[in-house]
Amino acid sequence: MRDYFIAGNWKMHKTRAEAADLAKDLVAQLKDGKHKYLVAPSFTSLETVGAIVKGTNIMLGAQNMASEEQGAHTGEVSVLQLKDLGVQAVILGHSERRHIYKEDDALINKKVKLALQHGMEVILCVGELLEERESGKAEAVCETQTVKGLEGVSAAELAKVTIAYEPVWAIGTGKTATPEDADAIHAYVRKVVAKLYGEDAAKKICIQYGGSVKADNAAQLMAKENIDGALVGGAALKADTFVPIAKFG
Ligand SMILES: O=C[C@H](O)COP(=O)(O)O
Repeated sequence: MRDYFIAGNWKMHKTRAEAADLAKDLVAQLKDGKHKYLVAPSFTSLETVGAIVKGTNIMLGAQNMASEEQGAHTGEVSVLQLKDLGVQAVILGHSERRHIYKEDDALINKKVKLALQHGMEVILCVGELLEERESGKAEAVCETQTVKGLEGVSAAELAKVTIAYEPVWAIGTGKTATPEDADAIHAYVRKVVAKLYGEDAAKKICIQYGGSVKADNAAQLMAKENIDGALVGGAALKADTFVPIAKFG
């Protein structure tokens, strides 16, 4: 079996006590899991969850970080602060950051490079809006977000990057891209990576799918040649719904 990477993005949910309960359940239920795992709680729960997942097969991830290392940036959280909490990876360019908080490719690229310089893994999210898909622009949008997001990232650093394809219209809506449609975009993104870094790097890069992944569609999605894992939102909020996805196969 391929090396699959399954990540749970808890978004703006859970108090520390709730996050701790879920983290404990996941540690217990995934200890014999065969894949690579990550949970990304809110900043406020990173320390609590970090203490629970430390030394287990579940990585600690953050959902975002500042584009600057430190300084007068009220309300932001820096890479140094995340590392201090034991954070190993960061989700960047999530569509909620792009569309609600208007983060553009240049800002996201700055964050990607900073995280990599500090040895963190990065999950770089790309994905098109519904109107972009309907007007035939899905590939072009994902290409631009991938190329611009990775600008200045070295081949060595790329080994620490996962790309998550998340069609915006499928996030939290219950609508999933068909495995075929998702695989086609994944294949396209892989081609883009090949153009930038060569075939070998493209073969190796992990491309997750995200957007209403559930226990009943996870296996079909990940059976596809180019889908190497999942970035799960809603279904990651309970062990009952996340564990079956995480243990697929
Ligand atoms: O980061 C996760 C994605 O936004 C997917 O969220 P969802 O599984 O609730 O659709």
